[in-house]
Amino acid sequence: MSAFRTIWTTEDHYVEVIDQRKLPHEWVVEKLISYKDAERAIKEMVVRGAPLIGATAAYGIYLAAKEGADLNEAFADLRLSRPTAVNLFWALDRMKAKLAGATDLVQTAWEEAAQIVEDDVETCRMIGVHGLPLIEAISKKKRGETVHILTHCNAGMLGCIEWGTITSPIYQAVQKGIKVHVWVDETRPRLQGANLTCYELTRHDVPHTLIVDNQGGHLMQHGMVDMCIVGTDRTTRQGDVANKIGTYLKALAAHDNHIPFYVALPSTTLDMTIRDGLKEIPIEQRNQNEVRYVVGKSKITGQLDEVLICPETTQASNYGFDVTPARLVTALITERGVCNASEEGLLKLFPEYN
Ligand SMILES: CSC[C@H]1O[C@H](OP(=O)(O)O)[C@H](O)[C@@H]1O
Repeated sequence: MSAFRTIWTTEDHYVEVIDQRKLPHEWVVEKLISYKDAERAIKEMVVRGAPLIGATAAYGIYLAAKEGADLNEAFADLRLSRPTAVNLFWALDRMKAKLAGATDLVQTAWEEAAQIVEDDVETCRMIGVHGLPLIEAISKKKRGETVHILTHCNAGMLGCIEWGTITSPIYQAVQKGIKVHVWVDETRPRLQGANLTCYELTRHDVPHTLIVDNQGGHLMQHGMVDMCIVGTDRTTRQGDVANKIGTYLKALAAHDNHIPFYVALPSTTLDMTIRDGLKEIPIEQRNQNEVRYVVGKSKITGQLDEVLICPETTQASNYGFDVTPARLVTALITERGVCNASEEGLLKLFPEYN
């Protein structure tokens, strides 16, 4: 589907990723040689997005095996790289299970990490297959007029491997000739919407408009949004959804304006061990300077730069995620189909969690 992937292996059997901190202005590839490189890439958001974090951690375990590092230490360090996206822990648990009893740790880790990547590609493609009818239905209702979709942060291919989660139904709608337009929340403070979603929608020729995070409610009040689709970093057994900070506010506005609010959810982002997302999902707090400074391309030098947007002495709070309660979620779009944001809805599609 896409001209590029977000993580790949090299001829000398190492791993390369795109430094997403530099997009959309610079295409910088970072080579991961050691598991500490993978850990740092996750921590510093060289790579980000729940599924890609999981894939990077999986290859981090491969790199640990390749370099002869202490695997227990590597698992422990990678588990601490970021707390909210459950894919990280899912991927590490999958690698640990696969390596248990393996004779050739390096080869086994290499193959399992590669399989995690391929599985995500197919999972995201299927999210598109199941999400497409939702867009189609609105298009038909609008007699072919443009379907306006609002999204928050980046849950596109750059948060995954190819298709992306929220972008998969959008890309498949465009491929089918359905007219769509995407309102892209810039998504302060790291601007994943402005930097990443706009970048990939541009590359895929998807009409879109960048908006400040606070504009979404106004657009919804004035009938300019037909549906919202967002990603998730962790969804609980009862359908509570952790996603980038600000998602909850969009869900409130959508609910108030009777606009469908969908969550694109790969099952690798399910945490069926917890119910109450507000009480049980760990919310990452990141460095306050991500709020105090903005990174962008200087009009003067044309180089990437960061500028202070508040007084030197002003402190900032920087919660990375919030939790949208299931009651505000219209439905979950998964690789096995669309279901209600509830335990009953999830168990219909994923009975193995009974
Ligand atoms: C399919 S990506 C899911 C999720 O990850 C993003 O967070 P971050 O950029 O901090 O890793 C965002 O919450 C996306 O919706």
